[in-house]
Amino acid sequence: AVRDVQRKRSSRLPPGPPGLPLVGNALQLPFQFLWYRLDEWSKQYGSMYTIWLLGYPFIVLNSVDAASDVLDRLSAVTSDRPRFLKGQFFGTQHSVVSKNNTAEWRNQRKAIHANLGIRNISRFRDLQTYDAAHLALGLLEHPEKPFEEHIHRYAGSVIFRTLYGGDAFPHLGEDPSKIIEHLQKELLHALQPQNSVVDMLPFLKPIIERSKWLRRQGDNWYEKTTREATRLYEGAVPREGWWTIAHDFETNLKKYGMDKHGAVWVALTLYMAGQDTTNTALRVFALGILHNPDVMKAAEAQIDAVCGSRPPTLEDRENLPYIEALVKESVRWKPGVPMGVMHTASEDFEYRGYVIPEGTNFIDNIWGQTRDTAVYRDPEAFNPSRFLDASGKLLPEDTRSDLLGFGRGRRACPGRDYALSSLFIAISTMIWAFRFQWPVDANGNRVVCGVNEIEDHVHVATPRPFGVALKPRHKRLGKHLLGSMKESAARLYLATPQTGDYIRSQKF
Ligand code: HEM
Repeated sequence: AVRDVQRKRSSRLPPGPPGLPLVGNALQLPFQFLWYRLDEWSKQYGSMYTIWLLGYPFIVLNSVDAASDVLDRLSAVTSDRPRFLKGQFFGTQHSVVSKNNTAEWRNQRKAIHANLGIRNISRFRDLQTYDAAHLALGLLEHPEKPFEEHIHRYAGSVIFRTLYGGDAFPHLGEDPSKIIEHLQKELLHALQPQNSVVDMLPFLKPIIERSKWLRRQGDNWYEKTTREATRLYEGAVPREGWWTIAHDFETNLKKYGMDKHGAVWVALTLYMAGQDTTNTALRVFALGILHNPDVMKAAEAQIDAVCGSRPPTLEDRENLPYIEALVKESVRWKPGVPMGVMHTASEDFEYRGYVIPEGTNFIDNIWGQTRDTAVYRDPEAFNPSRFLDASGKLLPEDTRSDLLGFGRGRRACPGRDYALSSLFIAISTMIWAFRFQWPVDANGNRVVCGVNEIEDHVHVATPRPFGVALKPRHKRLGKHLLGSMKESAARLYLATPQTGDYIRSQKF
């Protein structure tokens, strides 16, 4: 306690809410929806303030300026990750998300970039277009299945096939992405601070390390997960001629400076990081247009003018700026990862007269930043036009604020451009295919989900499941969608002739 008081007194960190000796602010943090509390505190303590947890400082970055300065501009010294002890018992140090800014991490980022960088994602275009038409076909043919299940399958299928190959996830039956999602939820649940005694009371580490039964939970998870990830990786490489990411990693292990275990874990991490986030952004999109019919109509009008009676493709992207803006707004309005992923200082540095010591953690409060009125007028409104000029063209990208939902600096999401194209093609295809409406109950009343009905899924915040009534906007819609799937499959086939068997095995 004495050391704690001394540390705080001698600190030249930005001030923040007063806490108690030893525990600091720990008891003031809610178990859920922490991002709202952090945003509220910023009204009192400013856009950059410190909270203390058991003697450790966490700087909250709540405005676009502060986050951009600290995490983008000073990225060379703010790109490590915190070391959560319980996470290490679970083997999270094997994941690219948890590694510090080391040569190993940089190699893994290069390998990801070689596949998912903006110039390298074009090889997945036809796969994404195919899956988007497949999603719309599922929505048409299986209206009895909840909307959120359809988009969940799409988000899983598209990233799964990009990584490991295989057929599009079927509309019915068990959702194949549930296994990994289940493992991920188990991990996130175990690592919540309130479930992690060792992170709340780090002096327990030596006892816990020696206590086999306490470690067993982590070891079991790590073994189960590595087994499943290896099965997927090995299953992908020799079987499919399709140039999956797993195939690319395996072929280029040496070039990327990775070993097989590293590649297995990078692929798994891409799956875990990409599935639920894409799924959430699609839910946010649907919630946004259902509450804003004017936005839906503007989107329909642009798609109809450009595509007419054929489904959109990714080649249409530059002619559909309103849809591009709609995607950006879906990532901004209710950010799926509301507090980003924590960064940590790798050395001491000074900023705005404060002295920030090595080891300080930063909470990138994306939620607060997307409500920064210095940047976003009327931030609670779902308004894609904020990204357009008066003539409807996309404004030049403001790199500090346009896509801040994907994090910042050297750690910024490496799946960003791939995610944006998965979102673009799914959103444009659904808008082309259907008029979105609220369902009505037996009394003829609309069954509405409120804009603030968000659930806290530990790292991801998502609107609660809600019903959507979809009205087809084209005659013979199913035939058009099947046609689009056939075209994309044929293009995939031409682009990668060695994949003949795989493509021929696709069912239309
Ligand atoms: C709408 C979709 C997505 C959102 C909102 C999102 C958001 C984020 C955020 C906030 C971070 C933390 C960045 C930071 O530390 O500053 C992150 C990291 C990451 N994301 Fe995404 N992401 C999305 C989709 C994807 C996809 C599709 C992939 C892979 C295919 C992916 C892979 C990753 C990885 C590997 C990291 C860790 C990077 C590192 O620590 O070096 N994400 N993402």
